[in-house]
Amino acid sequence: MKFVLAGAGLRCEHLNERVKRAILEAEEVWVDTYTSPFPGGLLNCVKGVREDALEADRSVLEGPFRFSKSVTLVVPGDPMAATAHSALLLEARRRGYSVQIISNVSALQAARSKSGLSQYRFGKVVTLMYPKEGISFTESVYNVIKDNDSMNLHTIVLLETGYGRDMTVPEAARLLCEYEELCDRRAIAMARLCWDDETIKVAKLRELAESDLGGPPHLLVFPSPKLHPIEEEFIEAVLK
Ligand SMILES: C[S@@+](CC[C@H](N)C(=O)[O-])C[C@H]1O[C@@H](n2cnc3c(N)ncnc32)[C@H](O)[C@@H]1O
Repeated sequence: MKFVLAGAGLRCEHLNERVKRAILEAEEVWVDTYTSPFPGGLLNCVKGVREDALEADRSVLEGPFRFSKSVTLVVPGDPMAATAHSALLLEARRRGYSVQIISNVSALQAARSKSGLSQYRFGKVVTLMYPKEGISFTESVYNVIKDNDSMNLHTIVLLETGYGRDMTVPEAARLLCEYEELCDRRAIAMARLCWDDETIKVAKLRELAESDLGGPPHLLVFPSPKLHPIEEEFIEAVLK
């Protein structure tokens, strides 16, 4: 039996021939509608290839293993860019499945690419979560940015998504502005990368807190403290 994790990329047109074949050949097809938003909905996109595709929400992705047939699980972006999928793949392997990963473009890769920053100089990635029960998660993001800064590496900050509660850049900027030093810092705001209405804006975090970048998904890139002249020129000439 086969367990295929297939990356859908960031829009329906990214569904390549290999992914389509894996969708058509599986006994059962599941579609991850939880880990990242997709233009027009990933379920609709996959149903265009196979009508009986099933929705995999959080309970399917993170709950007890419920597959018993040859399965293709279609995931937004690249299937290994979110930890839930590696855990599923390992569990399938333990249960005797032969496993396959079909790579595709991820939001992380699109962000690295479209920032114009050197792809060799990105540090640890972090996700900003909404405060929960009065606990703020800004400190862990601040610490990752500072750690990356100390090695002169760029930082990607992903924003919490799921349950129709998708954090936007202005919301994130307001939370992170708790740190004056971050508030005065330049960041690259990226909204709906690779969608038809992709929006990229470079500004100080304080200005991004008041900006309107449209609907989610959004993320932020903090360029490292010292940029190469080509990186600086790209930001000024292309992104601004
Ligand atoms: C877990 S990550 C993405 C994982 C996905 N498997 C991938 O490879 O793209 C989800 C986060 O990425 C960001 N994101 C996803 N798609 C995006 C897009 N098209 N434009 C900007 N940010 C995006 C959002 O911050 C979202 O909360």
